[in-house]
Parts: sequence; C-alpha cells; structure tokens
Amino acid sequence: MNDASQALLAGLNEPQRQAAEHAGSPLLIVAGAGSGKTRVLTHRIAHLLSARGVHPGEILAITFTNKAAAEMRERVDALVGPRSRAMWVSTFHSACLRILRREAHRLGWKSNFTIYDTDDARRLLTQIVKELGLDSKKNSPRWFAAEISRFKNELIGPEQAADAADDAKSRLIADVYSQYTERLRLAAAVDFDDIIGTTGHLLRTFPEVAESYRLRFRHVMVDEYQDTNHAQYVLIRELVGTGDNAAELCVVGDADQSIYAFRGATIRNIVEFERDYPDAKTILLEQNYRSTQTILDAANNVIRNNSERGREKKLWSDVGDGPRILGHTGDNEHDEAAWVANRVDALVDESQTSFGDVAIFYRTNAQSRAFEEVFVRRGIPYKVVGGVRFYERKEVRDMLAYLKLTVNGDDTVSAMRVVNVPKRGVGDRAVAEIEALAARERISFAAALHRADEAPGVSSRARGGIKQFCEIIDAATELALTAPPEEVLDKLIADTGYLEGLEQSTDPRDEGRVENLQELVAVSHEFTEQVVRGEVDAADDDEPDAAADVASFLEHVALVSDADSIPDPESEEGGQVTLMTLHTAKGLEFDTVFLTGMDDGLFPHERSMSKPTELEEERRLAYVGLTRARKHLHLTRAGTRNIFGQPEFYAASRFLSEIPSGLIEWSESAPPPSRVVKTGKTPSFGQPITMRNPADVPSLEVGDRITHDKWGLGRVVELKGSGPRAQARIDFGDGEPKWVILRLAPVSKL
Ligand SMILES: Nc1ncnc2c1ncn2[C@@H]1O[C@H](COP(=O)(O)OP(=O)(O)OP(=O)(O)O)[C@@H](O)[C@H]1O
Ligand SMILES: [Mg+2]
Repeated sequence: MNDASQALLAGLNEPQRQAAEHAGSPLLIVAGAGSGKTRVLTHRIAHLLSARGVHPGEILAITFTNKAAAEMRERVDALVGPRSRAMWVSTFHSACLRILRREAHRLGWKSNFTIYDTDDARRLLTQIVKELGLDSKKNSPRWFAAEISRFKNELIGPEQAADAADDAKSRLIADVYSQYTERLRLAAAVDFDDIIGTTGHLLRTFPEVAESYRLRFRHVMVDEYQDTNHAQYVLIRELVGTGDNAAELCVVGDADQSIYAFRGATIRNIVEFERDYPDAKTILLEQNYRSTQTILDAANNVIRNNSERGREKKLWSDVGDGPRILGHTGDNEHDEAAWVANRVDALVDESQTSFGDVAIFYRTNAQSRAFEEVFVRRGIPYKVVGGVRFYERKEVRDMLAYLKLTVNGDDTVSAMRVVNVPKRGVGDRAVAEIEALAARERISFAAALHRADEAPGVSSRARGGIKQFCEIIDAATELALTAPPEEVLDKLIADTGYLEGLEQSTDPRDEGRVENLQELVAVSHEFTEQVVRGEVDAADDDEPDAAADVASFLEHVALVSDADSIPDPESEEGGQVTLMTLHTAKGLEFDTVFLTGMDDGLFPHERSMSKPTELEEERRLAYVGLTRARKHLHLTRAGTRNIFGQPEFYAASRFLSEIPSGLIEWSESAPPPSRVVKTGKTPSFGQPITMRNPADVPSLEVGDRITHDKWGLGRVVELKGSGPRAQARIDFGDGEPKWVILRLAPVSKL
C-alpha cells in the first residue's frame, strides 16, 4: 500500500477501515446515524483508486445528498484529476436516465422522450378521470397517482394489476393505470417511477445490455440503502449481476432511518441483505462522531419504542455529554418562532454557532411561514429549502412546456397546458374537438393540433390560434436543432407574446413573474456555460459530452431536487439559517438544530396516529431529526396554533415523553408531560386534563344533547375537524355557544 492510501485510511476507525478495504464479496454496512457510513463510502472509493488500481469509470455511486456527491468527487479529483469525471456519482434517477437515454431505442422509444414530473402526471390523470366521467372528489387524481406509483414501485404492470383486481375499486385503479400508461406512451413521456422501473426492465430484457453495464461498473455503491424500494432493489441486482462476473456491491444504511415508505421504500432490503446476497459480509459501526452523548441518548430512547427495527445497535460518542437539550413551549406558533429567533441570535452573539450552522426542521412545509416572518423582522438571514420552488411557478412551467414541445412534439400534457397560453382563442370546445380527433386517429393531442383542419367543429378563430401556436413551436423546434437552450427560450418568450403580456399587465405580481422568466433564461445560460466548462454529467472517454441543447437542459431541470438548494456552509449562501422539512434533512448535519412543532397531531402527523406502522415511520423521522445535531439541540412546540383562523389546541408530541426528562431543560417551570396539556386557554379553567384515546372521543352530531363536567347540559350546534382535531360548538344556554376540543373536553353524550 502506498503512502497516499495509508494516509487515507488513517482517518478511519478499525471497522470503518475494514469496510473501506473489503474486497471480493458484497458488503453491507449497517450503523446508526452519524457513525461515518457516508464517510466510509467516500474513503472506499478513494481506496479503490489508489490501492486497487480501479479506474474512476468503473465506479457507480448512488447518493442522496449533493454534499456527499461533492465530497466524493472532490476526493477522487484530488487523486486522479480530470479522470474523476468518468465516475458516476448520482441519484438513482439521474443514473437511470443516463442509461435510458442511451438504450431507449431498444424499447422502440425515441431518445428524446419527455419526463413528466408529479404535476404533469397529475394533469394527465385529471384528464383521464374527467374522460371516464368519474367524480374527481371521490376519485381524486392524487389518489390514483399514489396507487399507480405503488404498483410501479412494486414493478406491477397494468395487465398484472388488472389480473389481480378482484373488486370494483381495484378494477377501476387498474383501468386508470392502463389508460395512463397508454397516454404516456402516446406522448412519448415517462414519469419518475418509470425512470427506475423501465431501466430495470431494460436490463432484464436485454441481457447483453446488462452485461455491458456490468463490465463497465465493477463497483456499485449505494448510500441510504434503507430507503430503496423494490424497483430500486431489482435495478441494483441487475446492475451487479451474480456469479463470477458480478460487480462488487457495497451498500450502507440504517433501518432506523427509513422514512420513505410512502414511496415504497422498505427496510426489508437492508434487513434481508444477507439473504439476498448469501456470501455478503456485514460490518457494524458503533462509534458516533457527530453528536454529543446527550443528543444520542435522546435519539436512542426515542427509537427504542419502535418494534420494527433492524439489527440492534449501540451507538456511543466520545465527544462528551455537551449541553442539555433546550425545550420550549410557546403560547402559539408565533411565540414558538420568536423563541427560536432569540435563541439563534443569542448563540450567534456568543459565537457558539454561525447562521450557516443552524437548521430549523419541521414536519410539513407550511410550518415555515411563522419562522420566515420573524426572521425577516429580526434580520436573520435564512433560506427555505423546498416549498413552492422556482420550477413550480406557473410562468416557469409554461415556458418549460413550450421548450419541451420543441424536443418532443408529441408531449400531450405540455401542449394542452400552453395551447391557449397566452390566450389565442383556443377555448375548451376547440380543445375537445382536437382531443376527439386525436382519439379517432390514435395520435397524440399535439400531433392532432397540426391537423386541426380535419376537426370540423373547430371555429375559424380557434383554428387561427392553433395555426399560430403550431408555427411558434415549429420555428422554435427548428432553432433548437442548432441553438443553445437560452436562445430557444428567448425566441419562445418573444414569439408567444408571453413577456409582453406580463409587462403590460397591471397585476403587481406580474412583475415578479417577469423576473422569474429572466431568471429562467439566466439558468439556461448558466447551464450552457457549465456544459462548455465540462461540469455537467461525468463524461467518459467513450461518451460524448453532455450537449448544450434543450433536451439536456430539460433533463437537468427535471432532476433538480430540494436537496440541490441546500446551501453549503462554506459558500456565500452559507451564512444563512436553513429551514427544511425533516425528510429533506436526511444525511445532513448541523451544529445547532431546532426540531419545531413537537405537537401531537403535527408530529407525529395526525394521519399516522391510529396506524402503528405509520407511527413507527414518524418515530424514525424523529430519530433522523434528532441525530442531525452536533452540539445544540432544541425541541419546541406551540400548545395552540391558528388553523384556518381558529385556535387549535395541541398536546405535547408523544416523542417528547420518550426522551428522559433529565436530558431536557425546559425554558418553562415544568416540562409538558405527554398527553396532558396545560390548558390555560381551554375551557377547563387551567386544570391539567388528560387527553382521551381517539377511540374514547364521543362521536357527536349536530343536535345531540351532551353534558360537560363543568358547564352542565348543552346541545351541539356545529361540528368541525375530525379525528384528534374534532371540535364541537356547544350551546350551554348561557350566551355564545362555546367551541370545545372533543379529545380534551370532559363531554359525554346523553
Ligand atoms: N473515523 C472518524 N474520525 C473523525 N470523524 C469521523 C469519523 N467517522 C465519521 N466522522 C465524522 O462524523 C460525521 C458523521 O459521519 P457520516 O455523515 O459519514 O455518518 P453517517 O453514518 O453517514 O450518518 P447518517 O446516518 O446521518 O447518514 C461526519 O462529520 C464525519 O466526517
Ligand atoms: Mg450518511
């Protein structure tokens, strides 16, 4: 072993070093949070290059955070220079897309297929639901989307779904699934789930293709393996192969951090790794290098309450106990946010932390608002990760739809989206006529637009609008053959009159929209520059560089994820507090962490409370959140929150009561014990009262007579909310009827 690889391994403890050096058989590294799993992967790659003579092009590493990907690249770059570009470090989706683009012709596809994101897919389903004459309230496109996604993650095709359907509901789903698949095919589009599933299918159907990738990628590594679903599992199996020719597989993960069950992730993959790969070696890591012992104790005590867990792990840290966790219960969400802001300011003033080292986590995106308001007022620099993102804004999506049409003229969802945007006289009636023509001729909607003359019911005004639309697309398509994306965008923005419309508008919001379009042009220009500098997509000796064309730009945009906007603490943007959901926090670490909204119903999420498996998933999410902190951990809640303008009362999150009380210092006199709320504002005169079990909450109807322990007899006049948030307005005959929370109020039905 040379000096460089010696030095490399010096930063690892014994089991970590073993993992980095292990050769020959599949390797599983299971370990709790912060034990250096991701670090081992990085070192392992470096070791492969420096000590085992592996070429970067033989490595495929699947990661989830940009930070990890950047670290891997940096290390490899330092070792081998520009040759590092031949290594694939990417998410599942981008790796699969690269494979699909090259091999799609084998499936009879055009290589310029379009990617439908969640919103596009939902639009397509909305159309199908409408055409089937279904009531979209009872059969929401969102629901179909989730069901179809579940099938795809399990690699169940529409025919199989139809065969297995044994009741009206599953037959309906199978039917919609089949229509959806057909529409995607007509539009030459794939959705996110298809990207993975189809790649696996391709490798299985064409063994010679699978073989060529196995020859190429001799080393496959997967971070966060606990969050893989069945389709991803199959994909990895295909890529790695079996027998003497199999590639070396190394996966790392932690069953306690599996938080994507709603996307079909299953801890089965990690728990049964040794069964899937019988000669596998397993290495456990037990030392945590990230957090203080106090933080680890809190996390370990929470996760202990789950029954479904992987291998038993004992995490320890020699960082020392560190400060106690601080807890705070606000009077409401604004008070909670103000306390957080005070605390951030204080820590920064005392130089205990910098803004860039602080993260605020919450369960759902909507919770960011209260924090943003107070941060703006206080001048605390911050960045929200996720939420309504740039690429989800209407004007941006409209222009992207135009761009997509220049690459794939059959893209139905895009054509329907913008055929009359800006308005050019193509109303619903004309659209319906064109749809009918498309169905008759078995062509895509977009293709039918070019044959509008054959649709007799289209008015001459609409015909004019359609002609204009087709001319715009045709001209831009022609330009796109040779010009970079920003030029095509510029032309589209001008030709469609989109910008002009916004500039002439009196709606103040349209100014921001103009800026967004300018930003989009800037982003595409930046993309072109990156391609020219060779920074986009690792290019191999045998692969052409990514092109500075519209198709590559669209692909780049489609794969931008929330994680891409997490500021790097060392960058210019790094001087900002980061606000994000717990799901986005996976794999990251911060000196100072605030877990906010620790209220039962918010976190754990209301939806999960009656289902044990879902509650366990929420608990894993809590474990992920707690273990992101290096030094200063804070747990905050607001006993009362404004929901749709009404105060709602919440009990403390049950996860708080799972943390030994000695570890937390509450900034109030007493810690809020779980399931018991102090009810300064509830109608029980400040007496602590016990929360009822959901099963014991009386089920009431308007008009029911009740008795209340304090206020006596009354009659229900109004109801709202459901489950743990159910409330009733009760007339006690003494003035204004009062709202009570059924879970809390001592009310019984007569
Ligand atoms: N042997 C070591 N010596 C010093 N620092 C280490 C060592 N191993 C890991 N670390 C540091 O500990 C922190 C956590 O490591 P890493 O992020 O790799 O853990 P992880 O197991 O991937 O965590 P998670 O489960 O949250 O993804 C990082 O800052 C890393 O640099
Ligand atoms: Mg990690």
